[in-house]
Amino acid sequence: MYEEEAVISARGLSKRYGSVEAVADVTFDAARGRVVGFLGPNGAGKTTTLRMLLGLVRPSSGQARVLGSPYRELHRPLRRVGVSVEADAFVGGRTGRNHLRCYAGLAGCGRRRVDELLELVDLRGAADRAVRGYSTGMKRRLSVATALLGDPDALILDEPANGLDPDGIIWLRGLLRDFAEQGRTVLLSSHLLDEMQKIVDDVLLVNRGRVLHAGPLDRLLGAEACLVRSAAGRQDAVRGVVEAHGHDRLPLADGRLWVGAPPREVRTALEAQEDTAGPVHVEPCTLESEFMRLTRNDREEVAL
Ligand SMILES: Nc1ncnc2c1ncn2[C@@H]1O[C@H](COP(=O)(O)OP(=O)(O)OP(=O)(O)O)[C@@H](O)[C@H]1O
Repeated sequence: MYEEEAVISARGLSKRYGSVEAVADVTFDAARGRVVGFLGPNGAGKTTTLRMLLGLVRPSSGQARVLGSPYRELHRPLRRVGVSVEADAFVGGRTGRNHLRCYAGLAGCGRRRVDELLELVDLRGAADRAVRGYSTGMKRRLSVATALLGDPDALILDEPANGLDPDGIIWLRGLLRDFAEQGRTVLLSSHLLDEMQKIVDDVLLVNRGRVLHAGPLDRLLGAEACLVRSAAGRQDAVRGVVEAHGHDRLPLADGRLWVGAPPREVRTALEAQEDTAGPVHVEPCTLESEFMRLTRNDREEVAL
């Protein structure tokens, strides 16, 4: 991430609720033209951080800036930053179209823009129904449409993919990629790691309020490491071979072994010991495996 191009940034951002350190010293930049995935286990501090970025929660210390200013100081904020943080919070009796028209007034745009967005998020057919009758996925689409109303330079979205069906997820991926390719910026939180691996350029990974990784996805996945899947009952033997080669290692919850060495090297070592280790499948690391490894490492003192 490039500080000089930062569109959304935090410096030493912290929030304490009594004895709970919800967010602790979070520093990152989301640059122009990037999709940044904000990831972390439940209770890691993502929503609190997003709320501080939007001026909805006062930080205990540190600073949050959007397009160079605190969010609350932005002139016509809906035209600068599109926001979806409480995607289910609608006035239930209002229709989708009327909901967008209300926000269009605030964003300073007209009815034509509302129609354009209803089309874009595929809600034209349901536009005149009350939002209380919308499915979860339809509410997400309406929330994304609301965020896009002012044609903003940046989007801040809290779990926008939740409740979307597979077609909806593919649609969201295309929409966010196009948005970033126009030189704009997206910061989105999600627990859908496979999907995030397809969408994001950068990863901000937090656990217990602290940053574990802030930077390109490529850098997170490009480390000299791999995953080893072995036959049932052979895990200890595989671990023994890896240990004998002096590589860092960590068992993941799904039975695979993370190994801190290049795949080819690990495959050669294990194939040479096939009598003991059995057949193995050596795979590249994924966002999910790095998430499991880094958050587990952070949670427990695991001896590598
Ligand atoms: N208003 C509050 N009062 C007290 N504690 C809070 C408050 N808001 C958040 N917390 C605590 O701060 C921590 C971080 O919560 P937060 O909602 O930011 O996590 P999250 O990463 O968004 O989690 P999830 O993935 O479950 O949505 C949690 O321990 C939570 O209980």
